[in-house]
Amino acid sequence: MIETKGLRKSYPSGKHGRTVDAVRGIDLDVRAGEIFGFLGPNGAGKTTTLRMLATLIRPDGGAALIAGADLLADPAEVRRRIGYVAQGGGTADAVSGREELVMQARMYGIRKADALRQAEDALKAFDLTEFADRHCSTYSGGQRRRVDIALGVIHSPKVLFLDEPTVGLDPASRGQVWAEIQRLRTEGMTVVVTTHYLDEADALCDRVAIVDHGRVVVEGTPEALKREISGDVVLLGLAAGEAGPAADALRGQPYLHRLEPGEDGLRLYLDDGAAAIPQLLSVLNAAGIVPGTVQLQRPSLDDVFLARTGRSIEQS
Ligand SMILES: Nc1ncnc2c1ncn2[C@@H]1O[C@H](COP(=O)(O)OP(=O)(O)OP(=O)(O)O)[C@@H](O)[C@H]1O
Repeated sequence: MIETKGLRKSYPSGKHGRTVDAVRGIDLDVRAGEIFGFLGPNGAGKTTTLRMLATLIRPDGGAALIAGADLLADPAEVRRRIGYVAQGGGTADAVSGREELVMQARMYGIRKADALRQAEDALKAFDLTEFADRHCSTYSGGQRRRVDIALGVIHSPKVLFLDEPTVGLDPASRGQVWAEIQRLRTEGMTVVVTTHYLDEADALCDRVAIVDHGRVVVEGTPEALKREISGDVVLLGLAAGEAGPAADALRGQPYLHRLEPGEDGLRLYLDDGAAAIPQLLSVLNAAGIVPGTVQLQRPSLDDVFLARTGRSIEQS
C-alpha cells in the first residue's frame, strides 16, 4: 500500500549554508489494511517522513508509491487517496465539530447535502454527536483529537497518516483514540502512526519501523523484533553513585549478556532472569551494594532500539 525507496530530505540549518539531513534514505513497505507504527527518538525524522508522504513537503530524492499513486510524479492523486492528521491537529476554537467536518468535506468537493450527511455519519462513528454543535474550544483533549481524526478520514481515504495522535492525552482518552484507529483498520483503512509511547505501539501496531538519524533501524512485528532480544531484562534500582561500582562488580559474570545504565540504576540482559537474580545479588552483596529494587521484565521495543543503537528511545 506504501512503498518507499531511499526517501530523503534536508533542511537548511541557517548557519553558514549548512544543512540538516532530517531523512537520509527511508525504505518502507506498508501493507494494505495494517496499523503501521513509525517510532523513534526526538528528531529521528518521523514527522518529516510523514509530511513527505502526505505531499506537504517535497522529498529531495527517492521514490514512493502510495495507494497506487506516485508521490513525485502525481502528488495531487496521492492527496486524494490519503488523509493526514498533524501533531496537535487543526481544529479552530470558535467552530463546532460539525462545522469543521462539513467544511472539510466541502473542501474535498463534496456537495453540500452529502457533506452534511457525511458529517453526521462521522459524528456518530466517532462518538461526537453529544457535543457536535458546541465550539471545539470546549472539548476535552481526547474529544478534540477524535474530531481531528474524523476530519482526516471524511473523504474515505485508503491510507491515513497520524502524527502522534495520543500525545498529551490521559490514558483513558489514549485508549479511545486507539479504539478509533482499530475501527478504521476493520473498515479496511491502512493507518501509519507515529508515537512516543512504545508500549502502545507494541500492543496495537501490526508492524513497526524504528527510525534513528533519518534511517530505518529495524522493521517487523513487535513480537518478532522483541524475540530477537533473547532472554530477560533485570532492572536494578541503585542509590546515586552505586551504578558504576555495581557495573564493575557484575561485569564478566557468565550469565550476563549485556549491561546498560538505566533510569536510577542498571539494566541487565540475561537468559534467565529468575535464576540469575540470587547470584547477582550475592555478587553485589560481596561488593557492599544492596539494590533498592530488583525488577524482572520481558524485553520491550525500547530494548530492541537499545540493542541496535546503544541508546534508549524513552530516555532521549
Ligand atoms: N523546517 C525545518 N528546518 C530545519 N530543520 C528542521 C525542520 N524540520 C525539522 N528539522 C530537523 O530535522 C530533524 C528531524 O525532525 P523531525 O521533526 O522530522 O523529527 P521527529 O522524529 O518527528 O521528532 P519528534 O519526535 O521530536 O517530533 C531534526 O533534527 C529537526 O530539528
